[in-house]
Amino acid sequence: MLLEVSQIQKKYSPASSSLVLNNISFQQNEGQKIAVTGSSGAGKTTLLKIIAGWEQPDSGMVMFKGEKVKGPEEQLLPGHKGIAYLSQHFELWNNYTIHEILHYNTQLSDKESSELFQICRIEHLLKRKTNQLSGGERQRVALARLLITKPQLLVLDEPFSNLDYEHKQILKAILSDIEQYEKINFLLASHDANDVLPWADSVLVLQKGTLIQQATPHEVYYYPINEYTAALFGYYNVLPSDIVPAQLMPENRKHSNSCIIRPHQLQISNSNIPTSLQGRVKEVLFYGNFYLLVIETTFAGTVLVNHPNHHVAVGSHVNIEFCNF
Ligand SMILES: Nc1ncnc2c1ncn2[C@@H]1O[C@H](COP(=O)(O)OP(=O)(O)OP(=O)(O)O)[C@@H](O)[C@H]1O
Repeated sequence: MLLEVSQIQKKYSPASSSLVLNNISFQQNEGQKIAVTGSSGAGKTTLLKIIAGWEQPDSGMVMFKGEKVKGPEEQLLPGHKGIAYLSQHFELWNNYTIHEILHYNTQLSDKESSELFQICRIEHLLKRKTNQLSGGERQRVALARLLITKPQLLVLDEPFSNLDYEHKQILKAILSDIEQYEKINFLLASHDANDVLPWADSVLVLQKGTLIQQATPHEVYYYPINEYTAALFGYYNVLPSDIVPAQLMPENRKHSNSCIIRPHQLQISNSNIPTSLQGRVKEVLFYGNFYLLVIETTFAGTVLVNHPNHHVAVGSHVNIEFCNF
């Protein structure tokens, strides 16, 4: 077992009645990529900081490779040598060159360093000073700075949140290279479905400090535990269970009255034969590779349906059917 998080509780203000983290427990196996997601203020950063030893939990324990991760109140220098934490608000020393920053206290040989700098796409930046870098470059240097300590677990807090598309793709390629060459384990917090779903082996969903679902990306996307989780991963509909085909119902919620269905699981019927779901098209919204139809239905309120083209007129009456899966 790489990481074992047991019954973590945290509140920042002793007077406050609400917990920032409420009894969080989960485990991470060697090689498993875990993403922590949740809306703003759900407790992602606090959880990551506690795991990395940068924040003190009120109770509970973090074990890393069988050893307790001590909080800042239990040791002089915060952090754990096997765990590297890249904060959203990382800092780089001012007035030093990148070369100086990355060679201070390094545990790497020259060959290893040069490989790492290549992986992090920063070889061309070594002579510059920290104030001569873009945001994306600063982040890659901060990442390399963590990796020279040879951590076994890299904890990344919203690493993509301030990057444009191009720099996001660069960082994703870097993380994939690091995973292959350095054999590092990852724990990542993000509120963006596009960062979480294609990347993670397991997704932890936090809602107001409580871990409400831990499952594969496929499960959290298609079988979210509640509407909050559904909304984290994109548009959704809540439909009465009696009109939803059995194969689309989550196994453990067969008796529930409603079911979450994604817009691409529905389509407009080509035939005039009435289906169990009918309505009037209210809006046709362009999303690049598809159109989103907003349809006012008779029985299920507003229903969203993906459509490949705009050949559906606003105001027209349509029959909605479930796609074949
Ligand atoms: N140092 C602190 N002192 C007091 N309250 C704090 C502190 N840090 C965080 N909080 C509060 O704890 C809660 C959880 O914050 P946290 O930063 O862990 O959430 P988050 O899910 O990472 O949010 P975001 O996605 O916006 O970064 C929030 O209500 C926040 O206001």
